[in-house]
Amino acid sequence: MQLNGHRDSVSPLWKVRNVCCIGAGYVGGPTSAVIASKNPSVGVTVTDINERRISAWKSNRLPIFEPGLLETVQEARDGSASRRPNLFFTTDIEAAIGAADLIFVAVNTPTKTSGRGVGRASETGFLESAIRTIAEVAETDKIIVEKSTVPLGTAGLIREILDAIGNPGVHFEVLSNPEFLAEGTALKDLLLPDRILIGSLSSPSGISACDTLRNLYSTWVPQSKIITTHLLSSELAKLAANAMLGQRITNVNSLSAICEATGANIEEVSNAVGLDFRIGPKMLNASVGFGGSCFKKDILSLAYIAETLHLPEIAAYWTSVLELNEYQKDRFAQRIVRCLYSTLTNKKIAILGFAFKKNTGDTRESPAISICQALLDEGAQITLYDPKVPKHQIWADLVCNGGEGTEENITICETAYQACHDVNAVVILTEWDEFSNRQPVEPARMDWERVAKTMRQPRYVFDGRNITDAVELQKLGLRVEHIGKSL
Ligand SMILES: NC(=O)c1ccc[n+]([C@@H]2O[C@H](COP(=O)([O-])OP(=O)(O)OC[C@H]3O[C@@H](n4cnc5c(N)ncnc54)[C@H](O)[C@@H]3O)[C@@H](O)[C@H]2O)c1
Ligand SMILES: O=c1ccn([C@@H]2O[C@H](COP(=O)(O)OP(=O)(O)O[C@H]3O[C@H](CO)[C@@H](O)[C@H](O)[C@H]3O)[C@@H](O)[C@H]2O)c(=O)[nH]1
Repeated sequence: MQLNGHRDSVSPLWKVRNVCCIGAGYVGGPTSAVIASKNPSVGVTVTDINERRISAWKSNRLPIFEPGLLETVQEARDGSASRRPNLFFTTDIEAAIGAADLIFVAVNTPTKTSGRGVGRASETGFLESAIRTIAEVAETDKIIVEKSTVPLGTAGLIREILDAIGNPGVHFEVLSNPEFLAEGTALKDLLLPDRILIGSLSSPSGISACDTLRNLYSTWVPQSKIITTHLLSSELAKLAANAMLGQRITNVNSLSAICEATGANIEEVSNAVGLDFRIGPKMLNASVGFGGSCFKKDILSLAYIAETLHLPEIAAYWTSVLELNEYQKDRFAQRIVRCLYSTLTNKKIAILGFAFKKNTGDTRESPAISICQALLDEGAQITLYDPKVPKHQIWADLVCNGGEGTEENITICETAYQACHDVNAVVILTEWDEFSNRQPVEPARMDWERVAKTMRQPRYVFDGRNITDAVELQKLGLRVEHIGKSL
């Protein structure tokens, strides 16, 4: 099989009039919106078992925050004088499947919470349930596209399920087409992808299905960026990309500890290292540790796969990346306690940022969760502000799920100023532009002088994202601790 470029189809291409996407989450929603916006003659129906999510997608208060998403959804969903609406949202999964020629499956694949591989393997139950529904409902031929991130070999299992319970008169083709978008930049990543990866069987009908999907992307992605591989390579490449990105951040974070112990500066080190063309400058920012729904889950999954293949050394190698990430979060929390004279009892601490990164309201695996828990555990009073995370989510993460938080020790604030009022320390946990004093753009910038005036001694700023200029903050009488720098 050719690894890149166009392979000649030996079977005719499928006619795609209707596309369905099962799963209306962070991947299914934005991906479907972009496909619909770039293919006005194709109907795209997004479906989900979660009624609240679907009704939010139909409104102008979308269920997720992503810069530029509302405009893209509105363009395709609501139509205009020059285009008919072609993006639809529904909970009628069976009807959406029945009408579709091509079906993306973008359901969640979280880490298993019980059974074999608990805490490590990815849960494919939601995916299997979606596939079973397709098998039961489909009366016409379908291309099924695995969009979710899955364990190696899942496409083969999907084919087995379809063979076992699907209508024998219906032909199914299964493709792997992993998604590489990052939250906060999802629209940009979808519109200008580094690559589109399509894995297929090398049979004539597999190649024909692959080319059919390629055509859907070709309306806006250059051919040179659409690469085709074997199904297994595609599934593994997705896990590998996330594992290597997480490992890269961990490399830098491990060096940040050496910097703090010696006086070297992690920004200078990252910059010098990243200028090597072979290494490159991206994903080299030291931080409180990586978060998000993907890196940890996918590295756990990769390590578990290695273990099941009797490769314990490989499993241990990837697991160590996660251990170091936990260490980085704990190291930061302990540094706060140490600087505040080894006790947080009766101390007030402002937390700026709760999302796992800027430009998203998502808190899945956010480092802020475990760092806040560690501070609460030491007796701190926390005042917390994030511009996009809903209050109920913070509550769920810190209080409801067996955490240390209570209504007495956590206050969720409407502004950064409210959160920072009368506190001993400010802790930056998400790199929102408004917390930076380096931002040249006025409206986004927080007035740190105003904050400094209302703080209590010892007036510490713990910047877990290195977004502040320490010299400027020190001029305001603040003591500053950055990641990977000893000032
Ligand atoms: N979040 C990201 O940035 C990102 C990026 C690339 C890949 N991925 C992968 O994409 C997949 C989806 O991730 P997400 O963040 O969009 O998840 P999500 O939890 O936001 O959305 C998944 C949706 O699928 C729905 N669902 C589950 N089972 C269903 C079923 N049987 N029928 C209909 N709907 C069903 C859920 O109700 C949910 O709304 C995961 O495998 C993830 O690893 C995520
Ligand atoms: O230099 C960096 C870059 C990121 N991070 C942190 O790493 C985490 C993940 O960030 P990022 O990768 O930007 O966001 P995700 O939305 O988790 O996207 C990752 O996970 C997705 C889900 O699989 C993939 O599709 C994307 O390609 C991959 O980047 C966040 O906590 C960031 O703050 C750092 O600490 N330092």
